[in-house]
Amino acid sequence: MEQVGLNPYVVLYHDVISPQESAQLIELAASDLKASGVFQAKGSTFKRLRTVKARWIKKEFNELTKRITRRIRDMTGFDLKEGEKFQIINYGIGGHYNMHKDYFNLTKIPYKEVALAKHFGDRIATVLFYLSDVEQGGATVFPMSGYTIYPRAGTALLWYNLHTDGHCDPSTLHAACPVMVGSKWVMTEWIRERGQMFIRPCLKPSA
Ligand SMILES: O=C(O)CCC(=O)C(=O)O
Ligand SMILES: [Fe+2]
Repeated sequence: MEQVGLNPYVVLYHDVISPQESAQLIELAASDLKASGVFQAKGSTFKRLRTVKARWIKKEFNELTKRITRRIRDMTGFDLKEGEKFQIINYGIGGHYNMHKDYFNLTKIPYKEVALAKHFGDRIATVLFYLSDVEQGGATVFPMSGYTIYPRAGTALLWYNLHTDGHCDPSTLHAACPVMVGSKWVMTEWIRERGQMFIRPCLKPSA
């Protein structure tokens, strides 16, 4: 495990997915990729905020996805029962994801849209697996803290989107830089708040 920084908390886990596992996940997704949007209050859009293709895959899909689910639990300590499906994402040349935060901020989204988060809470943490190297470009960047993470197949990036008191942490703002040469494959797991109350107890922010 390698610490990228503490503010926000971002760490790397090296060699957590084998080349065979990455290849299997890519193959699985490649068979059914769709242009993917971004959650916005009025639903998904296909604006140029995010120019990627993606496939959602249930954690129980097969032995491999079940094994990776167990591995995320071992790595992070989080309970994944109420988490989201995995999303496998492919960025081609120029593929990128504009600056954004992964949390919804439940105090801000309109009541009607709350269903998305009502049962499972907000996205407490994100795990991003790099399934491929990228020849040039494609870094994940956190501009407020100056972190730059270059994709390396087999590595996973973890960060907390919320403070321990449950408030959103705006310093988790991040983006995926455009791929210049090559192709980028990642798999994301957005971990929800529900089920984590004893794992990451609610604490007052440190003064
Ligand atoms: O691909 C990346 O480097 C970042 C992806 C991301 O931020 C997301 O899927 O929420
Ligand atoms: Fe993100």
